[in-house]
Amino acid sequence: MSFRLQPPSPAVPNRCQLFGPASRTSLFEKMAGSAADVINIDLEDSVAPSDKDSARVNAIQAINDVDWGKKCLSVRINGLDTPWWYRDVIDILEQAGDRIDRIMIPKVGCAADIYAVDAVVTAVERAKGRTKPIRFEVIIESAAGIAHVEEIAAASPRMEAMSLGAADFAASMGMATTGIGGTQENYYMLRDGAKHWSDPWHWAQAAIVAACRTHGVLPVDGPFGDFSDDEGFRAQALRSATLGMVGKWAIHPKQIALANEVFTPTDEAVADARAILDAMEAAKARGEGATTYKGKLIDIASMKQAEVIVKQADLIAGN
Ligand SMILES: CC(=O)SCCNC(=O)CCNC(=O)[C@H](O)C(C)(C)COP(=O)(O)OP(=O)(O)OC[C@H]1O[C@@H](n2cnc3c(N)ncnc32)[C@H](O)[C@@H]1OP(=O)(O)O
Ligand SMILES: O=CC(=O)O
Ligand SMILES: [Mg+2]
Repeated sequence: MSFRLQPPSPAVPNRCQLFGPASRTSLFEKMAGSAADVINIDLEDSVAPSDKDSARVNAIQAINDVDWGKKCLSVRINGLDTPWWYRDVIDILEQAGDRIDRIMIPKVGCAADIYAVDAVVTAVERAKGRTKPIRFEVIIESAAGIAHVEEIAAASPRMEAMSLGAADFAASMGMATTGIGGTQENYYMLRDGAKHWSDPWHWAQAAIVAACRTHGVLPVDGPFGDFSDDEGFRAQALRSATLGMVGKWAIHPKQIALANEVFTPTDEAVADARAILDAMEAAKARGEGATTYKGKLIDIASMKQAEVIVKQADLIAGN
């Protein structure tokens, strides 16, 4: 047990992050009108190299002109191994107004990557007199990223969210798959001749959740490529939510409702959580630290578990 208290995660709804290429301007209004909590305008891998400059111009125009309502608005810049990223940061911060909330940094490999972007962002914010500090979200999607995940989560006070990017992660790790997230055909255990599929993303997700929770950052599950497979998406999202992640990307509008559903605690879960809190208050009044609820042990740790669910429900309800 540490004497240091775990910092709270940012109290912002983050159930679904909807992506769209900045080169496809016809999507912006649709993204703004969607039910996603977070919008990620992409300058990176969904934009062809020949379109990088025009996509950046489109993104700036969209930040300034589209009515994004109450959504969290984020732009995914290009990776630090490209010639485009510094211009992404500078042009966006010099030319886009305060409506932008976050910059998403892809393919981070170490804390110094965040430091480098932070230095540029801080300089432009000061030069331009920007009063709303940009927040950072990052993608863990490389061997180096997962190896250094904790120092990355701790790298800057701007850090707000961290996603697992299954596609680039698989490539960087040399995984034998072209699938983006979800069940992988060859990742199974065999017992009595029957296959039991396991989850190859689990360990990386758990490492991300631990790093994020240690440093008060929101852990998020990334893309699920097969947008025709609703049940596959739901199963992946349910596993992520069970592990402590707060949301998941949507790379197609079909996935938004699924993500919102999975990452919104059910009425039943909230009622149970509130009943546990009530039962524990009653136990405390009797001078007991432990009691039973529906025939099972509950104690002070159960209150903390219940509070996770109640807080998430209140956050989404806007309380
Ligand atoms: C590995 C990673 O890095 S993932 C993150 C980066 N990738 C992305 O950002 C990709 C985001 N997604 C897309 O670009 C597209 O959804 C694609 C290419 C996958 C499919 O596009 P389409 O073939 O146009 O999809 P589809 O025809 O099924 O679209 C149905 C409707 O949803 C709209 N739509 C499609 N994608 C999006 C989106 N991302 N946001 C909002 N609306 C969208 C279409 O415009 C269409 O609208 P309409 O009914 O008014 O005509
Ligand atoms: O950027 C996302 C990924 O899966 O790669
Ligand atoms: Mg990627």
